[in-house]
Amino acid sequence: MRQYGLAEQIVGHAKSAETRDIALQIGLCDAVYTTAAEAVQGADLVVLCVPVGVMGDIGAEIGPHLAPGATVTDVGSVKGAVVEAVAPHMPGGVHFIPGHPIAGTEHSGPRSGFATLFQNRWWLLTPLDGADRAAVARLRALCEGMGANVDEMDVAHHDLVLAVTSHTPHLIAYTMVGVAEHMRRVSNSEVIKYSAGGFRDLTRIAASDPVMWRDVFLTNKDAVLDILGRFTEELFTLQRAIRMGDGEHLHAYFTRTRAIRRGIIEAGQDTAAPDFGRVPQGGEKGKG
Ligand SMILES: NC(=O)c1ccc[n+]([C@@H]2O[C@H](COP(=O)([O-])OP(=O)(O)OC[C@H]3O[C@@H](n4cnc5c(N)ncnc54)[C@H](O)[C@@H]3O)[C@@H](O)[C@H]2O)c1
Ligand SMILES: O=C(O)C(=O)C[C@]1(C(=O)O)C=C[C@@H](O)C=C1
Repeated sequence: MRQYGLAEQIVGHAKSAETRDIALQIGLCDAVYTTAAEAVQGADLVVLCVPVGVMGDIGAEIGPHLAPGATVTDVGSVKGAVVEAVAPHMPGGVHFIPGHPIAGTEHSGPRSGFATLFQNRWWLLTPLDGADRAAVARLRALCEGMGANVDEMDVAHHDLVLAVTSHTPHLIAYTMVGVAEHMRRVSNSEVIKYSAGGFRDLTRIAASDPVMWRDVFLTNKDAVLDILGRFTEELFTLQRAIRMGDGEHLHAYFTRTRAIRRGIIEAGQDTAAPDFGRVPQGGEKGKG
């Protein structure tokens, strides 16, 4: 926001003193506060950026301190659970508009943000019934001001779509890296040492923050279990084709999946790659 001149003053709260100090040092915030309640006082816009499982606690803390007419949004990866936990704490006259930028890396902490993160990435807003359209338009303009493409979506639909495109793929990555870890004990580290590109990509995903992802799976349980069930069925058909030597099935399947990848690239949605190789700065793993 600072880079694009979108806010007059940016203040922050984080629960650890170390995170607050870093946020000040690197110029993310003009001021930091030890409580969320103090940080939100007089703010036009409040952005909740905590793990999904604690959004409700923060909502309860800030509710009584929000300025009339303020907009509250969040960046949580799951929307249904956030709405359920936060909306009851929002006073009348405050615009609560849940959101989710589909952009991120496996890194956490205040040093992991960078101003181009949202360029040409989707930012989904899930306004609730009766949302104030002028407030939604202001939030949309803010996201677009950081280079994002904004779409609006129903909360439940968001959670199903993200279960397919983000949550279940993360679970698969975690599982495959877990399998390799187990095999390592059998094969004297060779599995890790000789890991090829595909596995290396999975290890990047599987290095994502454990608290964030624990909360995603606990709060988007139904959609993830639905997609996981479908995944398992597909896996069994492929397993059977391999056992039966059914090359035709495998070839036809992989031809279809290749077309999906090409479709994503043609649609200009393969924009995350440039930052994947970026070297994290010191202290990046430190959590607030
Ligand atoms: N990392 C990504 O790729 C990504 C992308 C899109 C959305 N998100 C969502 O953004 C949110 C934040 O993720 P992040 O990657 O910025 O994580 P982060 O670890 O960088 O920041 C999380 C912050 O939450 C604070 N926090 C944790 N527990 C808390 C508690 N009990 N009370 C008060 N504060 C607490 C931490 O101190 C930290 O400052 C999550 O809801 C996540 O689902 C993440
Ligand atoms: O590239 C990554 O590191 C990510 O996993 C980012 C990613 C995603 O799955 O696309 C992860 C979770 C968020 O909710 C949004 C973005």
